[in-house]
Order: sequence, then C-alpha cells, then structure tokens
Amino acid sequence: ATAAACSDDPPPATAVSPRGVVAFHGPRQAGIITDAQDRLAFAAFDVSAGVSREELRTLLVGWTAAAARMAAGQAVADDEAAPQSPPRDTGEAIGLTAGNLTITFGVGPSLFDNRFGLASRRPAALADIPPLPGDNLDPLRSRGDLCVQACADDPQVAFHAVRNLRRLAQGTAVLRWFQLGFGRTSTTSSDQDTPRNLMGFKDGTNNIKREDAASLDKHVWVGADGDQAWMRGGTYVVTRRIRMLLESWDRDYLRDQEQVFGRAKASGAPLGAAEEFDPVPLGAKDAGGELIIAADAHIRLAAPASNGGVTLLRRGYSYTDGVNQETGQLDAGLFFIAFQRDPRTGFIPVQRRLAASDALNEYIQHTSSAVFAVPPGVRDGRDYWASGLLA
Ligand SMILES: C=CC1=C(C)c2cc3[nH]c(cc4nc(cc5[nH]c(cc1n2)c(C)c5CCC(=O)O)C(CCC(=O)O)=C4C)c(C)c3C=C
Ligand SMILES: [Fe+2]
Repeated sequence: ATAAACSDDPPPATAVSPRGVVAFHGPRQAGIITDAQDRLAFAAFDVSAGVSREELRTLLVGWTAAAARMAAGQAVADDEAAPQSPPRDTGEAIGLTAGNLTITFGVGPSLFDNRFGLASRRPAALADIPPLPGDNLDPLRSRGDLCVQACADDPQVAFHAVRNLRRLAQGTAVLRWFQLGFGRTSTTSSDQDTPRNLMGFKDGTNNIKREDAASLDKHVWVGADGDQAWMRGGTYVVTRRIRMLLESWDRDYLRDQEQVFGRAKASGAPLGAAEEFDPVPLGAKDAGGELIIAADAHIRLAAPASNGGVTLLRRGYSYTDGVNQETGQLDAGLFFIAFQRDPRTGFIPVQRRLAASDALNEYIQHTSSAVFAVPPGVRDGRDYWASGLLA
C-alpha cells in the first residue's frame, strides 16, 4: 500500500529554521520526522465527564491556536492581562527562544467509546495494546483519551507548552499522566549524531531517517488504504515507560553488556563489524561456529529481518523520576516512543518477540503503556487538530 502523496514533507536541510522555529502547519504534524530535540514533556489527558462533542471540538480549536503560537515562540496570548484576571499565558517562557518546540497531538482508543458518538470512526489500528509478557504496568501512568508530545531544546519551553495546554483544558479535560524526558535516544535525520541511552550505548543508529521517504511510507504514514479517511497521512504512536535496572546493569561486565545489545559500546558498531553504520552481520559466526551476534541479542530480535521486514520510527527520551522509595534504586530509564502506520503489525509483534527472549529483559521493566492515533498535520490557521474527526 502507498501512503498519501505528500510533496511538502520537511526537506532534510531546512526542517529546522536558523531561528529555532519548526513549522507548525503542514501536511504532517511536526515532532515525528522533524529533528529530535533534546527535551520532552509528554502528557495524556482524559476528557471530563459530561463534556459534549462540541465542547471537545472547541478545546481542540483553542489548543491548536495556542500550540501554533507557542511553536512560533510566542506567548499563548499577547494581551496585557487585566490586573484582576489571571494572565492567559503562564509566563515562564517569556524571553526564551522557541527552542525548536514541536507539539504533536493524538487521540486514544478510549475517545471512541459512547461519549462523543465517535465509535464508528475508530480506526481498526487504534486499540489498546494487549497485555504483553513481562509487563508491570501502572494503570495511572497508562492510556488516555488525548495526548500531547512537546519536544524542545529547552526543558522550560517544553514544560511551558504542556502546562499552558492543561490550563486551557480547565473544565474540559484533566491530566491523566505526565512524563518529562531529558536526552533524546534517537536520531530522525542523517544530520544528527547518534545519542547514547542511560545504559551508555548509542541508540538510534538503525532508526528510520527522514530522508528515507520509501521507508516512511512503508512503515510510518497511514496510506490511502487506511480504513478511516481522517487518519490518512497520519500515524500511530506507542509510548512505553521502560525502567532500567541500572544498579544491576552497572555491575555487568563490558563484554556481556555488548552481547546484550549485539553492538560495541564505544563505537556503536555491530559485533563482527567495524563501524557504527556497517550492515548488521546477523549470519556471521566465530571460529567456534557460534553466532557473533547472539540469538537473544536485542538488535537481532528487533531487526526487520527477524520481524517480517517490519520496523518502527523510534523517538524516545531518557527519563528519571528520582528514587524508588521501596528499593532505594534509581527510577530511571527510557521513555520509549515509536511511530508506525499500524501498531498491530508494528510495535505489538516486535515487542512480543522482544518480551519472549531479549537478553535486555534482565535489565528492564515496562511500567507504562499507551497508544494514540496521530492525525495528519494542521493545514493552516483555519484548521485544527483532528478536524477530520470532529468537523
Ligand atoms: C518494541 C520495540 C523496541 C523496544 C521496546 C526497544 C527497547 C529498547 N531498546 C534499547 C536500546 C537499543 N535499541 C536498539 C535498536 C533497536 N531497537 C528496536 C526496537 C525496540 N527497542 C529496533 C527496531 C531497533 C533497530 C534494530 C535494527 O534494525 O538494527 C539499539 C541499537 C542501536 C540502534 O539501531 O538504534 C539500542 C542500543 C533500550 C535500552 C530499550 C529499552 C529500555
Ligand atoms: Fe531497542
């Protein structure tokens, strides 16, 4: 199947302007294939009881206008507040640059229950992620009716964006969960250096890159064959809060750490190869006839070759939420974010394979899970998020 034609996807060299402003309007939402920024503020919201479909639509119209302004480096409103009323912008981003802020919006499966008459418009691809082996999920940090992913190179800019959208939602939607992330763990273009995750490994080497339009159409964008017209040109995002058992990991010896991933820690090269971007030699064996990249190595099990050709656009962030008070151990890890055209053929089967036998499982625990449909972009100042769904 082919994705909806989209001649004005962000071109490689100009997606981020010199002023640090990423275009908000366009056929795709920003924050998917635009350069991954350094910081994340991700929020899920639930629509409040008794809110009508029209009130939901009004919220999304207001959110879109505010998001467009914040992405341009402007306050939510530029009126001088009357001394007797609260300022319409909370103010902590005044004087800061836009910091390449992107605000990406999605809707969760629960929005399609009987509250808004949307049940017949739920795409088949948008269903709760089923329980998966090894899950230890916190329901209070999982799922949600709506989501907002704010990414920026300045943590205060990202936080400000979510805080102000929350403020505008007063009376219409409540925050369900909120995750801050520091340090990107992916690259979304060939221009970006590969960052390292909290386990010290380069992460994002074999990610889909923005320049690879054919892979984006194959794996990320919903094509003309999507069962719901309002989602064509959009995508689906899966988020997983994955705690790393860093105390155990930090006691593991280097050779074993490298075998867990199947890559060298210093260079990021696949074991059995020389350079980071060399092809992964999944068939290579050592002198004793043993696979150089072990049967349970993460990159073997996650590779398209092991998953019927499927892969994902990863755009996650390292996180820490301090100390686990029960164990005294760090509560830190990867807030995994992956975009794909259908989670039923993307995240779910790949994660099933990883959950079954990934050597990394000894050192991680999945603690939250969510999936959202991410509609196509906001065309211009008259359009709004998910207009195709709610118009
Ligand atoms: C279900 C999908 C995936 C989950 C969950 C996941 C968790 C996870 N990954 C790392 C670290 C690395 N992953 C790497 C590669 C990689 N991972 C996935 C998928 C999931 N990872 C894919 C599809 C790939 C690419 C495989 C390939 O085509 O070669 C790597 C290697 C570098 C890279 O290519 O990015 C690292 C390192 C952690 C720490 C983690 C959970 C905490
Ligand atoms: Fe991975």
